[in-house]
Amino acid sequence: MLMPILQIHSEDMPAYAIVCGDPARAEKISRKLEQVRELAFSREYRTFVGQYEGVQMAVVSHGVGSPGAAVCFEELIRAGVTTLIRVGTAGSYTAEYPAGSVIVSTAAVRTDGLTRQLVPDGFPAVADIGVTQALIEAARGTGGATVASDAPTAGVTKVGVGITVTLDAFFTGVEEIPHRKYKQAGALAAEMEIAALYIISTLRGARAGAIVAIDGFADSDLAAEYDPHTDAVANAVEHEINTALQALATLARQDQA
Ligand SMILES: O=P(O)(O)O[C@H]1O[C@H](CO)[C@@H](O)[C@H]1O
Ligand SMILES: O=c1cc[nH]c(=O)[nH]1
Repeated sequence: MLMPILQIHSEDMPAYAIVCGDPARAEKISRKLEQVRELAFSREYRTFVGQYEGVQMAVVSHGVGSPGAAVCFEELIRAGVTTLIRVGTAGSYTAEYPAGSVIVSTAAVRTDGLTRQLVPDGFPAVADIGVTQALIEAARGTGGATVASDAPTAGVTKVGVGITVTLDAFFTGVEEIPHRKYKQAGALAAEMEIAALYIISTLRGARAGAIVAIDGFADSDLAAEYDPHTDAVANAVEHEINTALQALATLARQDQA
């Protein structure tokens, strides 16, 4: 069956998928796969399939923002994907995790508009516990610091685990973006799609997790300070890609056992 927006056929889709915002990041991840094929590049959605450690998986870009990403998650699940890991970037809420760190998201605050049109307000956006465990173990085993309080070292990615916030707005308007209260409540970072991924996966019976590379501080003036193109961020993105690939391969092996 052809998925009308992603322009992929369900017959070509494996059960495991990595999703990310940037089509260029999807291409970068695909270069780590064997027997890789590009299936489609439709709108912002670029889809590759290939093998990692013998496990057939897809890598798909979902663009920026929850409504567009939701279309991607829905069509992937309809096409037969049952396990999804988002490999994203996010702004940090804490000096403990500066640019160059990675954070595994256990749950997402729903400050987006999309999920309000899918489920009632109090319904939680939570990661799958098995996917999260696989991500944490892979993140700490592939070069990451082993405890969250470790001081960052050049070339070593610091690994945090906790709640992330999903926003719709990236640049500030005249309204205050609610960073302060979520930061005060203990959220670690802000990005733009994880709540949609968790809610849609829960609704459709798929399992999902997410890891983000920190590219600065979310509550700084992003119009002036946002720079996701530093060596520290590139190092963290490389780390989270390897982490997600490893986690999916582990999950696939567990599923087969
Ligand atoms: O790097 P990606 O995966 O796109 O994630 C983050 O970066 C984008 C904002 O620049 C948003 O999509 C946000 O969630
Ligand atoms: O949504 C995002 C993504 C990266 N960095 C941020 O500060 N916010």
